[in-house]
Amino acid sequence: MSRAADRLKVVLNHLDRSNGAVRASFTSAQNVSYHHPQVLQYTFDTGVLTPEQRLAYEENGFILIRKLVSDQDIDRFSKEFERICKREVKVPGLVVMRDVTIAKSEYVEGEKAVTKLQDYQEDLELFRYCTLPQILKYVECFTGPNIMAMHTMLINKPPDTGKKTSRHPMHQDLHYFPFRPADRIVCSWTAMEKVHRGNGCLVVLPGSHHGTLLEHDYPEWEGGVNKMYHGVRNYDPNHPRVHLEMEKGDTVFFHPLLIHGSGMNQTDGFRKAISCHYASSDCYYIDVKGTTQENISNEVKELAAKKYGVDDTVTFQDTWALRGRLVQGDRTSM
Ligand SMILES: CCCC(=O)SCCNC(=O)CCNC(=O)[C@H](O)C(C)(C)COP(=O)(O)OP(=O)(O)OC[C@H]1O[C@@H](n2cnc3c(N)ncnc32)[C@H](O)[C@@H]1OP(=O)(O)O
Ligand SMILES: Nc1ncnc2c1ncn2[C@@H]1O[C@H](COP(=O)(O)OP(=O)(O)OP(=O)(O)O)[C@@H](O)[C@H]1O
Ligand SMILES: O=C(O)CCC(=O)C(=O)O
Ligand SMILES: [Fe+2]
Ligand SMILES: [Mg+2]
Repeated sequence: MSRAADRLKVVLNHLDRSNGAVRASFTSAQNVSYHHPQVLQYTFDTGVLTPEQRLAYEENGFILIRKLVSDQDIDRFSKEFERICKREVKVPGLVVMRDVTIAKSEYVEGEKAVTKLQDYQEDLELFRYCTLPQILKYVECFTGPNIMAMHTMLINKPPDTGKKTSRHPMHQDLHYFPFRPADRIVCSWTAMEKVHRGNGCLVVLPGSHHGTLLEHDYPEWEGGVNKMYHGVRNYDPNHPRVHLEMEKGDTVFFHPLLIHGSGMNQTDGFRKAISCHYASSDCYYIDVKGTTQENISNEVKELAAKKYGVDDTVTFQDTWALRGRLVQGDRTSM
């Protein structure tokens, strides 16, 4: 067990669990023999997470809540996804992505080819996911009370075509985000059906959120890589990996520095998940020029230029401010 984990255990022993007065007991913990005043840096006490859950997130960088979203809601999201694929609805700003090998193939048409929807914030039905009270209740533990939905995705991992392009390389989501602080950002990812090793569940490196943002680039995969699927350049292959097997409605909340990816889909079904990245509206934008994030920001700007014909007066930050939506509290800064 790491020293940080040991320190946390000490604090846990001092928490008054009978009345849940977590903050008050910090003071007493510090009075005893504490050197590091900011013991729980990743979570807030809102009465939602138990002390054990808070410690788990601090230590691991993720927390899995079983059955958080109802079957009825998920079925509604699936239906809406189908309508979008069949082009029965047109959603402004929506990015429809196809698997790189399928996109190059002449044979596959329509819904089967869609691997991911991105930026569904203008679709009222899908965006309901980002406003579900039971999700926001947890999100608030990480972001605080002012909450923006910054990035929305519905992932429809296709059966692998044999080129392994259905994999998502190991990465940190913060690579894509020009805002900080990282600790006030969280991803909520909900399984829309049973996800397991066979259909490419999430794979996480627990505790990796304690590190810094690493250099990302396209992995050197023979079969090709999807557009913008950057991976961590050098991650420790010996770091323990956890496969997050989940049932329909199970939801994982994870830190934007947590290294994660997903394996190949070896089944013949499409593996569906819906997700939203939230940030505190008190976050601020940063300039990524000269940082490891410059490569992705250039790709995004190039795409925006092609797609919307915008020039470089539109910054990487602007593309985020335009997509972000307030879902709770006040829009203070973002
Ligand atoms: C925390 C966040 C983590 C992440 O978001 S990681 C994933 C980030 N992914 C994205 O941001 C999605 C980016 N994708 C897109 O913007 C679009 O899907 C993309 C790639 C521009 C294609 O869109 P469209 O132009 O509408 O599609 P199209 O069918 O007309 O294809 C145009 C050219 O692009 C190619 N293409 C399509 N899907 C691709 C893919 N998945 N990977 C690589 N290349 C792809 C396609 O073959 C075509 O190429 P060509 O012009 O024929 O040479
Ligand atoms: N060469 C690689 N570079 C970067 N990431 C990789 C590489 N190979 C696999 N990954 C990533 O590692 C994670 C696990 O991939 P993998 O396909 O091995 O999953 P798995 O099938 O669940 O594991 P296993 O093969 O051990 O059963 C995925 O995120 C995958 O994209
Ligand atoms: O659903 C998955 O396979 C993971 C997607 C992911 O991590 C991402 O798009 O950032
Ligand atoms: Fe991710
Ligand atoms: Mg493997």
